[in-house]
Amino acid sequence: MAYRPPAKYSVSTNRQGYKTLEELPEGIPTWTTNSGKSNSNKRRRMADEDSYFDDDDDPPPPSRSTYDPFNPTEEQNQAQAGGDDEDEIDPLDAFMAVNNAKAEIDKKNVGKSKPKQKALRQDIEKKDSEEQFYDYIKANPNAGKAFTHTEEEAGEEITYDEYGNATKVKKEIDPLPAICHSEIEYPSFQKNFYKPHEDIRNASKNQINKLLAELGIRIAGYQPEKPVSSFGHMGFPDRLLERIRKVGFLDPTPIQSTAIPQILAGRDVIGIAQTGSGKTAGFVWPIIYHVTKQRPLKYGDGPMALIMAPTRELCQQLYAEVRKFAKNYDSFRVGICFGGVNMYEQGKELKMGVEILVATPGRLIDHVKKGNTELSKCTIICLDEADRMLELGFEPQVRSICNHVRPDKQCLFFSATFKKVIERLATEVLNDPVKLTQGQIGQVNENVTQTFKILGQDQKLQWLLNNIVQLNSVGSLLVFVTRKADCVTVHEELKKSGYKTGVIHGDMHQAERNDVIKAFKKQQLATLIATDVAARGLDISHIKTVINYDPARNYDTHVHRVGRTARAGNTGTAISLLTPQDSEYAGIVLRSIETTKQPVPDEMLRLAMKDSSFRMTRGKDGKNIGYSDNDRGGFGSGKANNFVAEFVEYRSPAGSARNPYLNPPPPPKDPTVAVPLANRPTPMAPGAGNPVQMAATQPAGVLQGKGSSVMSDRAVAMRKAMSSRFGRSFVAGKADEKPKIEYTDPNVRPTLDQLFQEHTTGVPAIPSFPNPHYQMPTSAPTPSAPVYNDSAQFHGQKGERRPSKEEERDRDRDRNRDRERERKDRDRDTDRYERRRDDRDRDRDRDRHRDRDRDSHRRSRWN
Ligand SMILES: Nc1ncnc2c1ncn2[C@@H]1O[C@H](COP(=O)(O)OP(=O)(O)OP(=O)(O)O)[C@@H](O)[C@H]1O
Repeated sequence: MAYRPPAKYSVSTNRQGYKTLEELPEGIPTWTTNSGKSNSNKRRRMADEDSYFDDDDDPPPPSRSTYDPFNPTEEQNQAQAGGDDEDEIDPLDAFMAVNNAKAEIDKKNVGKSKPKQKALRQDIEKKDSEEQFYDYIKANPNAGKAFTHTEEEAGEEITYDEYGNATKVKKEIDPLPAICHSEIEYPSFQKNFYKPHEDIRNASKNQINKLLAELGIRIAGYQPEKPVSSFGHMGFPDRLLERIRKVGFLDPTPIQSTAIPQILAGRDVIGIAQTGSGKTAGFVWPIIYHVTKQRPLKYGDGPMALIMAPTRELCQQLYAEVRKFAKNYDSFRVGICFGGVNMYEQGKELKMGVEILVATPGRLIDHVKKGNTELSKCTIICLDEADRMLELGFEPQVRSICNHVRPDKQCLFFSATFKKVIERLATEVLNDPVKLTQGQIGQVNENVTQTFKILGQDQKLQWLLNNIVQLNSVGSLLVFVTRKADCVTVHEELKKSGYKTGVIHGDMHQAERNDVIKAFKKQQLATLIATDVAARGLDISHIKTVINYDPARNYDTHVHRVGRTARAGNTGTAISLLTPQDSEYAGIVLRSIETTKQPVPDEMLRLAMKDSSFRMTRGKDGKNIGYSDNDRGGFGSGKANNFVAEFVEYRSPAGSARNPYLNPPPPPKDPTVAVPLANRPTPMAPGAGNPVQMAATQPAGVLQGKGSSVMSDRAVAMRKAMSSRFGRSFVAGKADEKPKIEYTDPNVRPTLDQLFQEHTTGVPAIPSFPNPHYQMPTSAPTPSAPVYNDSAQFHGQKGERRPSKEEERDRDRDRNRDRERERKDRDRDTDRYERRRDDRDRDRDRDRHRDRDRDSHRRSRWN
């Protein structure tokens, strides 16, 4: 008997508007199905992953008039309600059809010689970007390494614990030094390009709330933009729309409908939506648009847009995604940098200048420090899977990168889960963010049907062997195993039994990891055994089943793991194999099931109730749904069942949440020249644009700290000033106590009065703060007035010619030769040095022995 969660959870329609799996194939252990019917975001079927990137041969999808959300046509209504199912293909039929087709091709090719492999990088246009990148890395695993970097520099940035999970930064990467932005004159840039479509502008609040309810999204923030319901409302340029159409997307997904207007309007955004809901495109498209609207880069400039991701695989996927959609912009260069591969090639690309850079934080910092790139031109930053970056211990690095970029940049945070840890970073980095939440925070994708099986640890392998054929017949299978060693064992056992499996874990070389993912994407491997390195971001549409061979160790990892299936409106199944001892993990699985409104089997509840911490959060029978605040949430998520799709417009107190940099008081030209008293804004006097003054005008108590007694106006103003200046908490003590202040830089401790003065006058209190020793990388041009170039292709100095490919090659060859010579000299020096050191050590040992012998000889004589 299965119980159903309370009525507020039992909504049958799928809020995402995607189709869901009607029935699981027979034989797969299951206790429930989830069958949402609508299908507004149906994606055109692709023959395989390659056709996804293959643009020019694709026939354009049927043209479609702009969708008016409030007056839909009959046809659009039908499409919204699910459309016809004629083109639905049974997964097994599809699988068999592909196999038959492959067999036919193989038959025809018997006896024919294989086509010759083309030289790498000559067929750049013929391959999809990701494939080409993998090939390149594979063919050049050591390219440039001998010339520039030691093993250590090219090494891992993330370590993996005994279970094979990435845990923390191994190589200590010092964050970037702070920059004193007030000393830099940044050219202005445009970040608001949004002109709401007439339909949307004229929509009433009720209509908007209705649309939001359909989308299942909550928008909260200060004067947020209204959601839209079609690509036509977004005002994208034709080139971008054409790409979107070619890729086969017909309608925006809910997170895209809500996030894109905010981003185009220049707002900072926190976007939290389920796995596979199209978050990536939701920020990639506006970033591309943003970049097209900026001044062209000059030779040697750093990127205009920066996308950061926690793992290398995700980084590569994002890179492929950006390239896919930027294809119509010939002058665009997209760069990528992540650890585990040599820096030289990456540095070379960066020096050539890239408009959009996709990077992991550690490697980016290395490149900035080495002067391969700089961030003064960056005007938009996006953190994908931001919470994971912090979990991996990248917080200081991420913060330093964000602080390194001009203060009025646009900042975007996206993830499917949003832990409280990210809250602090978000308050420091984001200006007046608009927060978009699809469903509950940390909600599992509704199109995933979750099942479970209780087995002994030693029975799991046999279970997998018994079921693998059936699971493979539905589609690709991804098996998560926690320990690296077990991962390899399971892989070998399956291979021994004749199954085509691949394995991926943190100990593998990056090129091997890429090969495996590539083969799995191409369906050359039907099963992939992985540790949690593959838990996030991996977007492979044909994964039909995810097996938690070992349960995930925390809620978020479970959500991301099961989110590898049911991508973009497809359906999928997740099976968790639990042992009778896994009561703690049963609680995690159970809670994730409850977020999707699927009924929970009693057997699972009984197992979860064996865990005392789970029992404490539930009623006597365990059916009282509630979440402890430690579990999830953050950023006012509140209890999980409080979710309401609505448009919440904050009327923030006179913009006090705004970043002072956005509207700073004009600093005097020369800080040594005193500002005439008359021109100085009177401290504590009401005034516009100054956060200290605005905060000071608030009635006492409005900004009171938690549990504090009534704070004086001055204390309130100071607290506000401190938090906006340092992004740290400022806790006012009792009247006779000194206020407790936390500083970002432990070496600099300005007095309170200095700080207050700084915020009222705009003159830095301590001119030497931040770090006076920091200088922009030498290769970076100092920010100056922009120089426009007539050529759309080349963003160089006016009159300067971009070197031709041959010239670049020659230059590289010369440079490499020089480096090689330098390296040899260095090696020779090192050898000489080491020989000398060995000689010295030998002499020292000899002397020591001689002394010891002499001593013992003397002693023996005495005795
Ligand atoms: N408007 C759309 N219509 C149809 N498919 C879409 C649309 N937007 C994105 N997709 C597809 O949906 C799939 C999942 O998208 P994406 O990888 O961006 O998900 P995500 O929300 O970032 O997931 P995760 O949190 O797991 O990283 C991709 O294959 C993408 O091509």
